[in-house]
Amino acid sequence: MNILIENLSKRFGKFEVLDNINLEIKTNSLVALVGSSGSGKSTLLRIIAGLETATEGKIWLAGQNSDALSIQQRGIGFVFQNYALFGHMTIAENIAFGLTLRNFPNPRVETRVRQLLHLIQLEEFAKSYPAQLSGGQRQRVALARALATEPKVLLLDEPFGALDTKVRKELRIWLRTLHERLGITTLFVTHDHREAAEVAHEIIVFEKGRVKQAGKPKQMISYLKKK
Ligand SMILES: Nc1ncnc2c1ncn2[C@@H]1O[C@H](COP(=O)(O)OP(=O)(O)OP(=O)(O)O)[C@@H](O)[C@H]1O
Repeated sequence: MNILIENLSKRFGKFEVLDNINLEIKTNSLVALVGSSGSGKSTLLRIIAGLETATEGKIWLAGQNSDALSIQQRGIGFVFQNYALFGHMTIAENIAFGLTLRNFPNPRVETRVRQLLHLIQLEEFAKSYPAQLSGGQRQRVALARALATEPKVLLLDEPFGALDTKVRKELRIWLRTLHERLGITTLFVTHDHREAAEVAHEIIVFEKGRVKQAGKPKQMISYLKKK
């Protein structure tokens, strides 16, 4: 799904968090949002997901004005840095959560959960609980849970932020491979320039609520090195 962001601004009181953002996120692309803390990256993701409303401007999702779409109708999967899994539910139940909520028939839920467990290579953990998994494994489950309802867009807000360097590196390769397989339009926020350059097709740099730079990783390397 293609995302078009048009003259988008967001103010909290007098504070301008996003200032006239214009962006196009192409279908099937994998785009990284980087920028200092407080530059508005998470707010933009939350507005796209429908968790927050813009003060001005529009977002078009596959050509449809997002104002007319509920959170469910947007077809968006979301993963946060600390998107805690439900501790009292097994891994399979966590993945099934969105499907059960939408009253999907049981056999369909079971098939989908099996496919997703295979995709994240955690089949043997179906009946385990989140506390029995490592941080990296838990984030893979969070991603599977976001993918369960077959979203057309994935929004990842610092998905690997809480993990150590080695696990982060493994997961970023995994994310890139997963994206090549599934081709879902993906926007992910990261503080880590190297991570952005390694994973994304395009990098967008935010500064004080504005788009400071945007381009392919190769074009951005010298700019990011100066940061
Ligand atoms: N609900 C809110 N009410 C008031 N101010 C808010 C609200 N949400 C965010 N802000 C402010 O908006 C600014 C941008 O926040 P945002 O989380 O979008 O930045 P960010 O670039 O994602 O930062 P980080 O990388 O630290 O997560 C911050 O100064 C934050 O305090």
